[in-house]
Amino acid sequence: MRYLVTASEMRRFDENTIEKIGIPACVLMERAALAAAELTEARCDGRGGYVLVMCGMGNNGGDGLAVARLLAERDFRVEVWCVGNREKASPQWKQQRSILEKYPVEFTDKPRRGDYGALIDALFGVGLSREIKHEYAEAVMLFNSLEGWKLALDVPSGIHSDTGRVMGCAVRADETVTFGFCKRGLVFYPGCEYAGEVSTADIGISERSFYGRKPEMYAYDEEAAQLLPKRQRGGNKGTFGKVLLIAGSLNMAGAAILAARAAYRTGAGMVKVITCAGNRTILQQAVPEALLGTPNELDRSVEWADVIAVGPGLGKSAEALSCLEGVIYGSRLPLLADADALNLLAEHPELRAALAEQGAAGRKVILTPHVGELARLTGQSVSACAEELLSCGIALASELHAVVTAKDARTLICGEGHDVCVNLSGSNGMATAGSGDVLAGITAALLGQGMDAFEAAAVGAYIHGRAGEKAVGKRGEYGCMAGDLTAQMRY
Ligand SMILES: NC(=O)C1=CN([C@@H]2O[C@H](COP(=O)(O)OP(=O)(O)OC[C@H]3O[C@@H](n4cnc5c(N)ncnc54)[C@H](OP(=O)(O)O)[C@@H]3O)[C@@H](O)[C@H]2O)[C@@H](O)CC1
Ligand SMILES: [K+]
Repeated sequence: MRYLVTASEMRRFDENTIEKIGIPACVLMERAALAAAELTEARCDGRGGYVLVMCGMGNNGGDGLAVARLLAERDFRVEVWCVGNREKASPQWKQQRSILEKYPVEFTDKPRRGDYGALIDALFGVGLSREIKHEYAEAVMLFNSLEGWKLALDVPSGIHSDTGRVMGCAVRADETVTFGFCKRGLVFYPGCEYAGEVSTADIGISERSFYGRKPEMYAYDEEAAQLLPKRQRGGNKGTFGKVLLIAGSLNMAGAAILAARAAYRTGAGMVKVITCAGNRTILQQAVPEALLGTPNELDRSVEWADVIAVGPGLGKSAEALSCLEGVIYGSRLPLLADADALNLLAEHPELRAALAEQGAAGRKVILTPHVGELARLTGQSVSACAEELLSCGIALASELHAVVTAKDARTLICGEGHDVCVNLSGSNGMATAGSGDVLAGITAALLGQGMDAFEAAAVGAYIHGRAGEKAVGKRGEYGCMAGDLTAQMRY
């Protein structure tokens, strides 16, 4: 698990480390600089090449000055380019600047070389507070135009460290070494594209600095797969979760097929698909393992199930609405609502209110909207939802007392009283029709095996992304289809 922090959280952890624990600020800066210097040396072919260090006037610039000194010690030919008004320099910057006087580095007003082995960006870090303009914007453009391997310290200058937005313009780095904890802006788009490869350096700011207030966002790495429910040795198909899937209107059988396959591939013991009669033959052929039923068997099927997933390819017909009413009013089973079930919820406030009441009373509910569905549910524009995915996801989760998997280039899992989990697995080759149906099937299967709703949503998103990465590895970004995802699932 990896924490993802905001600038203000990072400042709090910095301060706690310095003031409460007692590690001097200059020690932290020295460790940050050492990590960056070692990375630079490892990337440059031997010592002795030219290195440019672009420094601002804050502590990010201070880091840069310290890196310049350490690289000069390692026989690099270092040019230091300070941008900004010296009168505004931070105390640590001034200290580093005065130490640097004693080292053989060259100060420049404008870099001119065409053969830098490395270019280090230390203009702004987490202290960037507004759009970059004038001399700073010119510096960023010039820096970007120079040839050579580029390393950003902490955050590429110009990237908002909380959101990943470009504040006017930003440095395009090959690598970013971030200090202490990974900043949120390094995983969100477009920040992650500007950051290049990100590594997190331990500079002495640890979990000890939380003092009871840990970061509010995290991401799973490989360990998510370890959180899958243990398979009991003496279990049978009835003990591994009976998933009732209400999906697939006429001509939309594919959504039901993908979700059913994904549920089976995630360990569900049995999957029953309630779908329109016209889909029967194709479903039987495509997923012979699935049980089939029609909407008029809903009540009996609900009694049989451990979990209900409703929505993929469902449409918004009167029959679809009646199915949704049936699983809301007629059951308290864990429920996953996706696709058209979400669109119907957006249009029927009475259903939404009932679901909210059930969520407050403890029903496990997961909603899996993409930004378009989220816009319908929150009454905001699609672009506003995309910009504010985090606050929209949290607001919906609180309103419905549910877990919300807010799907976009970076999917967020939001739940009442939970920290936000960001899914970092996946590939843009997965942005293809049916991918969401696969996620619904995976998540429902995990819910059906007794997982907590938030963990089911978080682990489900991770597994889905991993399957996508493997499918893209095999088929390529263009060639990957949703059906390839279920084929690649192996747990
Ligand atoms: N605490 C520690 O000991 C440690 C800190 N560490 C390092 O410190 C970094 C944070 O340092 P920081 O807080 O000084 O902020 P930083 O990113 O240098 O920027 C502030 C400067 O930028 C300026 N400025 C802002 N926006 C601007 C704009 N658009 N256009 C123009 N100017 C703008 C702002 O000026 P002002 O707003 O006052 O006019 C101020 O001068 C952090 O990322 C990490 O690298 C590590 O060494 C670990 C230990
Ligand atoms: K930087």
